[in-house]
Amino acid sequence: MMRIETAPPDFDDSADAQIQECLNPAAPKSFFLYAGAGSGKTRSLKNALDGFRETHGAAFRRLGKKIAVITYTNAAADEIAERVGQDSLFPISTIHSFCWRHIETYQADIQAWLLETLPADLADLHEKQAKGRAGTKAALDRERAIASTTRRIEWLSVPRRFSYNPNGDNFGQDSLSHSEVLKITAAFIETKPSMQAVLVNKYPFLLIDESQDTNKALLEALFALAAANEGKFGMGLFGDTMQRIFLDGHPELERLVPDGWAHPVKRLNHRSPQRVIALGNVLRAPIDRQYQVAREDSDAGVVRLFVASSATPDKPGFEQRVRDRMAELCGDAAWQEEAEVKTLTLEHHMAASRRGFLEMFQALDRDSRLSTGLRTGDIAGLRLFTERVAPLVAAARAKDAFAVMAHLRATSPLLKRAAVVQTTTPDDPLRPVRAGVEALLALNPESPTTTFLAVLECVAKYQLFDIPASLRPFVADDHGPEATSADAIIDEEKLEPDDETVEVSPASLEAWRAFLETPFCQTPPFAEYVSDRGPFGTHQGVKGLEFERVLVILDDSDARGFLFSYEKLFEAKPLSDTDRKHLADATDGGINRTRRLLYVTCTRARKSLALVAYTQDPDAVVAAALRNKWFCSDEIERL
Ligand SMILES: Nc1ncnc2c1ncn2[C@@H]1O[C@H](COP(=O)(O)OP(=O)(O)OP(=O)(O)O)[C@@H](O)[C@H]1O
Repeated sequence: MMRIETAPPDFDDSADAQIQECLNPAAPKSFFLYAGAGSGKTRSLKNALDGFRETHGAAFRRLGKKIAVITYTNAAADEIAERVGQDSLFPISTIHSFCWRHIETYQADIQAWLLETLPADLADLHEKQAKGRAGTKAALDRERAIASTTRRIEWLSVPRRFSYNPNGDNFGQDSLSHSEVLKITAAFIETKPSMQAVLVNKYPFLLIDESQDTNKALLEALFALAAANEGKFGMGLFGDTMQRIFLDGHPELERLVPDGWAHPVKRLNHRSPQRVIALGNVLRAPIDRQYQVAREDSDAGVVRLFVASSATPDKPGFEQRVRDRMAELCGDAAWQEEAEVKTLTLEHHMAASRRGFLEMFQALDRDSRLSTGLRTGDIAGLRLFTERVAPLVAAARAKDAFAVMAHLRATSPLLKRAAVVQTTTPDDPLRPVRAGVEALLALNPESPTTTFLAVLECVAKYQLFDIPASLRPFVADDHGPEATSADAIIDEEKLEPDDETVEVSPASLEAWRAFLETPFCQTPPFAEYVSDRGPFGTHQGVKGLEFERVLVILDDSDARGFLFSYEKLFEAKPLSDTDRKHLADATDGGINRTRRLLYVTCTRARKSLALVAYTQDPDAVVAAALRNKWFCSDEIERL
């Protein structure tokens, strides 16, 4: 068993004291708390706010000043609010809603920004169109994107007002996309003294949780703001670059943090038993050599690696045997209960393959810019099917007329336009609705031969739902007023990483085109997966969480993704030249991404941890696990 240092529970208490010193209104100082899994970063954030309220709260309230607390997801914001308690002194928001709140009053400047940016996007599309082969589907898609962007620029020729919903779909020509809101905010923070003054005066402190996933352009703008306002404004970053999951985050966050910032250190892991902490340490060693220590009152813990052939015929059966074996090894009968064990599939393709939505998933996963939205289900183009069409089909199939109408009333422009419809069909105002629903059912949406495209065309033809911008290039212009109006292309999926991306990228058009040719019947299992209602967890879903027993499944044969590869991490498959280059340059490649995912999932375990590696070369996996000192020989089993 690998040895690990232990320390008393108060080992890191000085970090909280250091943060408290930084949060001094008389001399604000920026800090970066960069610490590993389970070290109590969220707890330190709570302690910092509690301590501040006690010492400076009353004075701050009198002056109308606040500490802004920003995080990545609504779930994380809710989690912090629950831990800290609601307090107007500490407004807690997601990064997107924070940004929108601060730019929404700059309507004319937003328009000017778009008018500067869109022509460059358009030029990029034209260039790609000129280089690409004529007559292909991609060329057709680009042509439509060019038309939409041109229309959007024309639409901007008179003063306009813009809207944005941080939590939902941003349909319509006046709405901004998620990525636009972040980019505009970064640009305004950099260039607008009024925006800088508002931020600094209102929030002398800005705390960012999960800062490893914060959009890099925005972080850079905030770093510049902090540098220009030293002594008046302090930023506090909480995070762990080893747990960076969204490709939007800054890959070199630590290097970017200015030297003058405080660097409180937390090395004690309060969550996991010693063996799990030791595994986390060896996994992250090649990245940053941060070694955690265990609490002196912690358990030794149990970790096992089960190695099996990727050709294993009954994988669920194999995993049940693994759980039974873990129950025996840990003396913990709860391992035998599926519900008592958190199974983390890590790689979504694996879940996709097991749950029956692989084709649609793989199609969209071609474009890395869609990957985050795809994994959270948070792309307007997908939500059209998961949240609008699929529930309608389910209610109509169940002959639940009430549910059909309630759903359409809440979501369909057909019913919003009921008054108009009434004048054209006074005898039966609901006739168009019925016709649309009947047409949808007539497509036989449960059949594996019914494509998303067929469903989309039906939705557009009967105007059942608004068509999101990303899908508009695929429906003919005569499909209803939404499509014929001078709508802007505003892609939701540009929540995704690449800042240089034009709003309508050819790659995303190709991905959507491929997606539309896959079966619509894959929607329900996909929707269940992304909503985390299924038995499998996703790595994004579990970040920040902890579970007693964790079962991590590594399986590239199901995964088939190019973003991650366990076979390569476990040296069962040779590295490509690109992999080698990334490793040599210490840049972000598939191997390190895989390593980070493995780190995030393994470090969720509070008691015991099992990994199941399905591989083409079991001997190589075992040899690599031993050589890298991830496991010792009595921790590896081949059932
Ligand atoms: N000082 C402490 N004393 C006792 N328990 C603690 C302490 N700090 C943290 N914990 C516990 O350790 C666990 C991990 O804490 P927390 O979630 O704050 O860590 P984190 O650094 O945000 O984790 P991660 O980065 O892995 O999401 C929680 O169960 C928390 O209650």
